[in-house]
Amino acid sequence: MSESKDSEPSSTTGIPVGVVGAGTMGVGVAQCFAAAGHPVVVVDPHPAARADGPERVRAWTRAVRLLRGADSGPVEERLLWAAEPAALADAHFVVDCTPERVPVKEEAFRALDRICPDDAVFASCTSAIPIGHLGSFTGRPDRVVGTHFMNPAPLKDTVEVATSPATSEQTLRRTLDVLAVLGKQAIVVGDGPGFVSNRVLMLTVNEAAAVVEAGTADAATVDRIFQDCFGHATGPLRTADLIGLDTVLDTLVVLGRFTGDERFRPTPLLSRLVAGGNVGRKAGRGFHPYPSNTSTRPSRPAGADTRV
Ligand SMILES: NC(=O)c1ccc[n+]([C@@H]2O[C@H](COP(=O)([O-])OP(=O)(O)OC[C@H]3O[C@@H](n4cnc5c(N)ncnc54)[C@H](O)[C@@H]3O)[C@@H](O)[C@H]2O)c1
Repeated sequence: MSESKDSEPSSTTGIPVGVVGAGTMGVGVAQCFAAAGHPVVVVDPHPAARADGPERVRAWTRAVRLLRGADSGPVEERLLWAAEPAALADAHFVVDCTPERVPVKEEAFRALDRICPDDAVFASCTSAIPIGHLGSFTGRPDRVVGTHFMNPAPLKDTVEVATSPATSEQTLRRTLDVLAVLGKQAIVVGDGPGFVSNRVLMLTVNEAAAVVEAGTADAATVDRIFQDCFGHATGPLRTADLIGLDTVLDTLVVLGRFTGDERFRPTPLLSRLVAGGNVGRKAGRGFHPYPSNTSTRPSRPAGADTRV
């Protein structure tokens, strides 16, 4: 890792934070920062995402209070919702939660580099895009780091932190300090497509879908094997439904692109489910049905389907 010589803010507590993308992860990550006392600007160009955002943050705050007994004060008052990245001009720590599409993230990082203060750190929630690749679209690759929050971010205490060879020690230190303020512990890994978690998990999900497609077992049985035999909490296909099958599909495409490995070619069943709008829990149906968990908000606006 290279060492940056610029001066650093003396404290990470309460620094203005930006979150780019108000989807499944962005809302959860924004709630984590606001609950820890940070003023947060959340940027999403899509009006539906901004309209739903405050209620989804409230729901997470209620869930955290109920499950953990934590009272985080006026969480919603610390959040500002914006359509344009220009609103991030004062953000000193920004978390990218845009879709897992390479061109979308490249453009987002270019914009952040133009807009944010020189000392700002750019952290990406990307599931699979190498951090070095994202850093190369900025003039500050030493200040770009991976913060792969887990879903749902307000209830998951561990973050996979990925550093590229260009990420400075100071950036890593600041990132670990910020995560500590959120009450998150970090597991630090090197760079590479999918890092550790998704390089392994996505192959498992893809193979689990192939097993269903082949008729060897249905989705419930596949998950039960993982739950009852291996002690997994939910199994690979319920995990995929929680992530969002659109995001799983995008992540497989990214992994295929950056590894060149045919094993990441999405199973046709997965592609069919996404094409049919059955993208998992957020749509009320994926590999499994979620009748009481339906959402009318599409996971992603129509027309945003620019695959890598
Ligand atoms: N879903 C998961 O379980 C999970 C877990 C860990 C990491 N991730 C990663 O987090 C990132 C976000 O995933 P998600 O599941 O929240 O996706 P999502 O599709 O639910 O949300 C993406 C949001 O980004 C917005 N968006 C689109 N283009 C944008 C732009 N140019 N600028 C700002 N916002 C824009 C969309 O309107 C949408 O609200 C991805 O990189 C994904 O791989 C997802």
